[in-house]
Amino acid sequence: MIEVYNTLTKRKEPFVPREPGRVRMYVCGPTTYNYIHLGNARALVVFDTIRRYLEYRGFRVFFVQNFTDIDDKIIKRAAEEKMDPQELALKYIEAYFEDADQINIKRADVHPRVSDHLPEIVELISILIDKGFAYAAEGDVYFAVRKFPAYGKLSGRQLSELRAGARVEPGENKRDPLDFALWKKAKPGEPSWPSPWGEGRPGWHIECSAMALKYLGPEFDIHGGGSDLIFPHHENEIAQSEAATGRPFARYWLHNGFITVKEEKMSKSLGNVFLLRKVMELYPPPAVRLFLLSTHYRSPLAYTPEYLEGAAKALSRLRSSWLFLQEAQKQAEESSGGTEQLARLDKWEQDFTAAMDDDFNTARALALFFDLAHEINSWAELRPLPPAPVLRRALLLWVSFNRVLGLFPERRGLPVVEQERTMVLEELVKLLVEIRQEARQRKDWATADRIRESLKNLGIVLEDTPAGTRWRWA
Ligand SMILES: Nc1ncnc2c1ncn2[C@@H]1O[C@H](COP(=O)(O)OP(=O)(O)OP(=O)(O)O)[C@@H](O)[C@H]1O
Ligand SMILES: [Zn+2]
Repeated sequence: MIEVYNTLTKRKEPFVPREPGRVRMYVCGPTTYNYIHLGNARALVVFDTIRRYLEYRGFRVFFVQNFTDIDDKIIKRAAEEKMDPQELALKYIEAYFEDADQINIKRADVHPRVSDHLPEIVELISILIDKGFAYAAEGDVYFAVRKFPAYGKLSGRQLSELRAGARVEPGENKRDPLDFALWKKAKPGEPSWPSPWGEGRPGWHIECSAMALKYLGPEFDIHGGGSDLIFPHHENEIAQSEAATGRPFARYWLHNGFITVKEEKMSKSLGNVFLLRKVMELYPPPAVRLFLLSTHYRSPLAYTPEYLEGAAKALSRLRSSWLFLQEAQKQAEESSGGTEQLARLDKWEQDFTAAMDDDFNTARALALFFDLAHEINSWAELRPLPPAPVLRRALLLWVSFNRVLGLFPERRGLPVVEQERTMVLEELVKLLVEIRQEARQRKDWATADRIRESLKNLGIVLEDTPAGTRWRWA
């Protein structure tokens, strides 16, 4: 039985999805005005791993993760860069997929974008107005927090406490300082969309409610995000969605802890961010993933280059165990026996499952994966090798542990463990340089030039020197 810590009830609970065998989940995706940083990557890797584990446990998971491509931060950044906001958002959506693919994040079943869901958002706001939970005021629309008595149930905040800290900013037309915007009247020069309340754009919270309701229905299983989203974002999502549908929104609310730098949250506003793509230039993606899963997802995790160095080295233990298993398969005898070893491997799987069942304890699961690799590596010295059934069972375990934790990507159901991708790339360039060299010796200038031109288009420059041809990135 899987147990999850639910922010809504503030305790660990048995995980029981609404529909047996199926899980529907929504995770708040990035606001696309920059490349993702290591903090954003933690949220991605954590929920990707949770999804993978649910699949491993036999659930059919329907996973929705949005892109917030309409937002104040995007508009501001686009103005700074003299770009169209939608173009800027598109650029970072593409960059998101490049980064996420590198770190082996599975694609969501749907990646809805706010800009494609204006009709749904406008409709949801209209429902809230009709039901008396929201009001229009001079082109803005606000949610009337007082009308939703359960407000504060997720974050555990009291209205009185919130009221003390709230104020109405100049230009806002709220009736109560606690109210929050569902629709914001257009400002000159900013992108806007038509609505019954005039030109404007949606607030961030209503965007997620509309997309979650559209793809997952009024009640679904898991809603996730970083713990900075508990208040106000998720509190507001609950208020909007439950006010509109009259039904309980998500059952389980899961929140990951922060990546920290010098004990502060890694965040763009603090200027202490390390971009995921930069970190992946220094360390192989499986090492970055290993780092992000090394601590329980709810605890803070400090970014230290030393840890990543260590993770990159530790991977060699996993690699060698995989390479050994593959080789050993070919030589193994189809003998029977190994009952004791098989029983030990069964126990390994049970321990792994118990660790992940316990609120997705990836730290323990990783330790078990490394122990397994250690055990397998010790077989390399054994003669005779363990019997074939034991090797097969070990290989299957290796594949499923890796599939859950997502360290090494898979091709045709098997992990790609050979070499670093950058090494493969370098070897390929070297090969092309050699072929070009041979072509030149044959005076086949057409082939030689074609290789040079093609590489140049890929950003790789060849330099012919007396000592041979060298290559470098342009
Ligand atoms: N330092 C962090 N550690 C863990 N998760 C984080 C961190 N920073 C952001 N997240 C999570 O990343 C996801 C994407 O969020 P979003 O794109 O809104 O980031 P952001 O809030 O703009 O980042 P920043 O805080 O740097 O401005 C959210 O689930 C958010 O909670
Ligand atoms: Zn959201």
